[in-house]
Amino acid sequence: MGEAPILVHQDQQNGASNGSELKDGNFQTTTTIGDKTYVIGGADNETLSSDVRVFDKCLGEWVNPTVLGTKPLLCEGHSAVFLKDRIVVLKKNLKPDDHTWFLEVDTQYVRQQKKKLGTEVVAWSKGVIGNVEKPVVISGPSGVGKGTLISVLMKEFPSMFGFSVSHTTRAARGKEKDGVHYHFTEKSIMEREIQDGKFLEFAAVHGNLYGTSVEAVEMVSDAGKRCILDIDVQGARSVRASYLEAIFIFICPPSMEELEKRLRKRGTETEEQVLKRLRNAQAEIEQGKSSGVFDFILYNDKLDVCYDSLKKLLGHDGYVTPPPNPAAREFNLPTDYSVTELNDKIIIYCNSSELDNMIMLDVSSLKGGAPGRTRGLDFIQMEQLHIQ
Ligand SMILES: Nc1nc2c(ncn2[C@@H]2O[C@H](COP(=O)(O)OP(=O)(O)O)[C@@H](O)[C@H]2O)c(=O)[nH]1
Ligand SMILES: Nc1ncnc2c1ncn2[C@@H]1O[C@H](COP(=O)(O)OP(=O)(O)O)[C@@H](O)[C@H]1O
Repeated sequence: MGEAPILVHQDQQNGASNGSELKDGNFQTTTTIGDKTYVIGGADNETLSSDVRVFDKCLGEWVNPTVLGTKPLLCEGHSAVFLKDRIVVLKKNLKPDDHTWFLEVDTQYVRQQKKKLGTEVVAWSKGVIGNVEKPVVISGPSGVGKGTLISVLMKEFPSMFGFSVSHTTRAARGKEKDGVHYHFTEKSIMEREIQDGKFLEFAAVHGNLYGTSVEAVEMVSDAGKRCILDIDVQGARSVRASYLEAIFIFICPPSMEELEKRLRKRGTETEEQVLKRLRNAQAEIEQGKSSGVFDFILYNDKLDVCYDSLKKLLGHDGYVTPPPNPAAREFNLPTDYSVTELNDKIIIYCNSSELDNMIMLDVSSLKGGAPGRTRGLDFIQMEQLHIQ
């Protein structure tokens, strides 16, 4: 305890103005930001782990922070560069979709979590090249037709849209499959995962717990699809307040009588559950119309009319653009390189003779972030820059 991290000195030896390099035989980097030094990886294991230790100069001691978010898998070494509120970690990894990671140290999310948990907090997110279309949040009272509209949309555009599979503590209905319609889970397990920061949002609805895991949304986006979330009004409000930029649509029934008719005709709930859902519906509709959370309100009277309006909103009423090619979101890094930061750009110098060039990583348009993915990365081969 109390010993200053040795690699600060080694950075200076490397001549790195910002960031730190892998030293032979030492699989950790250090980055000093103000009074804190972040040590990523560990000297005792021969690979990059997601281990992070912080040396607090003011306290004069090492702190083990709470580490949140999507953690990187092990790799053989990495470089680290500090941007204004996060550290970019470039793994020495030949996998084209797995080399860029972000360790957030002072972003809004990290500051919120520090306040909530009362500890030092850092949060990982995986860097992804390019962007995906904004996710779509669909809310509305039980029985209004959300599930029906979503399944028609996914059937018509299977390669464009993907469903965010929520977690719930309610029992599965007859035809519902675990992992497809919901992740059916136990309350104690879900509560622990919520504590661990694995959920983007959660809410108690009709007496059960429901929630969207960060992973549920990111898996759809990683597949290059636009994510659809079917969540209640409280959940929509939480997503609105989160880092996730989405489109919010509220579905209204033509009347309460029609809503009751649909709910009863569906026949999936007991009488008691139907009455509870109808009691909650009135408040949900009022909130949906007045909360300022929703960008659009659609009335689901005639299903085909409502579906056409939904498609129009999502820009799919005419020609359908093909989904982005997943290969366009991947980029190979050389095996041997060094890095430095310059005005929102990270310059990657290739050391190997067969790749005598530089790569520029543009981080000026980052979107999202911990605890999921940081999107909007752009890698540019410097040879291309000369031509332009
Ligand atoms: N906040 C939140 N609400 C959810 C989630 N998943 C489902 N819901 C909402 O929970 C409510 C009940 O869903 P469900 O039990 O499937 O019944 P249904 O709406 O009658 O089909 C609906 O309003 C859903 O939109 C979630 O992950 N988070
Ligand atoms: N526009 C509509 N007109 C008549 N019935 C509808 C319409 N939309 C949906 N339904 C029916 O209403 C019931 C409830 O729809 P569902 O999609 O399960 O609602 P939610 O997911 O909002 O709870 C289902 O039996 C469905 O077939």
